[in-house]
Amino acid sequence: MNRPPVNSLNTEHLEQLHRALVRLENEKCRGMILSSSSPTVFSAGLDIREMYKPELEKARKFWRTLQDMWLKLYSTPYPTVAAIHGHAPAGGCLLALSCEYRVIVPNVKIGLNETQLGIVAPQWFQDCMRNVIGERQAEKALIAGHMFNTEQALQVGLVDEVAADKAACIARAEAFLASQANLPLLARKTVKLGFRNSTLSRLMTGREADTKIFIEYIFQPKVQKGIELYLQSLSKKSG
Ligand SMILES: CCCCCCCCCCCC/C=C/CC(=O)SCCNC(=O)CCNC(=O)[C@H](O)C(C)(C)COP(=O)(O)OP(=O)(O)OC[C@H]1O[C@@H](n2cnc3c(N)ncnc32)[C@H](O)[C@@H]1OP(=O)(O)O
Repeated sequence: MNRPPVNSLNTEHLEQLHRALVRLENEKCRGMILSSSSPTVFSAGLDIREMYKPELEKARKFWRTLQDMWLKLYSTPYPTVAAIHGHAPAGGCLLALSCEYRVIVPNVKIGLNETQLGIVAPQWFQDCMRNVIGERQAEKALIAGHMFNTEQALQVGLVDEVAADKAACIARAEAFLASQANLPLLARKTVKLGFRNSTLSRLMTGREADTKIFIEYIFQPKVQKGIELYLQSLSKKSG
């Protein structure tokens, strides 16, 4: 990902990611490392400006593009690793959770923090967390909107490994891909999709309903007010 300053996910960036995933699949890619050009941020999650006073059709397109990108990422036939050498809140955490393996560096925060922002992580975000860390830990983390530090993320199983720095993180991600290289492709892909099928189907069969929930939710005046205040707090911080 290379969308400075924080790889926030707007419609255009989501489309780029989706196109890249389609191309990798068409080219029979043998593995992907999802990483960031930023030295300190993996991805800041959804671009909050896409949800602030949006036009209805643009908001719908934004959400559908996010769904498209995620459905592709979660179901790739090739192995995927997230090299998390920077913070990964909310949608950034979703990207990492959607890969098959996660390597993180020290001093990083990762989690589905939506509750803390006064918004709600959609069901499929929640499902991804549950699939990785289990029901009990996911429920606790989601209710609190908890951001895990590196050590906590490793302890709870949110990530698989800690590496010292970005170079080591990429090297460990490559090692994971190498460990998968000799597995029969069809068998590997079939097992992966078997594990992920119920989560994928839940969104695929409920896409329109999910979009409707998103639209109705973000167009509420009190939610808009919350988004406005959050945007102000973010830009005050950097100003
Ligand atoms: C189960 C049933 C459910 C029913 C209801 C469901 C309904 C659906 C509801 C809606 C769902 C919404 C889902 C949302 C998921 C998301 O992903 S929301 C996004 C959450 N992201 C964050 O909270 C991260 C915010 N950012 C940060 O914490 C920090 O920026 C950082 C730690 C990532 C990086 O810090 P630092 O390096 O210090 O950079 P900053 O100075 O903070 O930021 C630089 C610059 O970027 C802007 N920015 C940061 N994050 C975002 C973002 N996410 N979107 C847009 N812009 C962002 C920030 O304002 C600064 O801009 P300026 O320089 O001031 O212009």
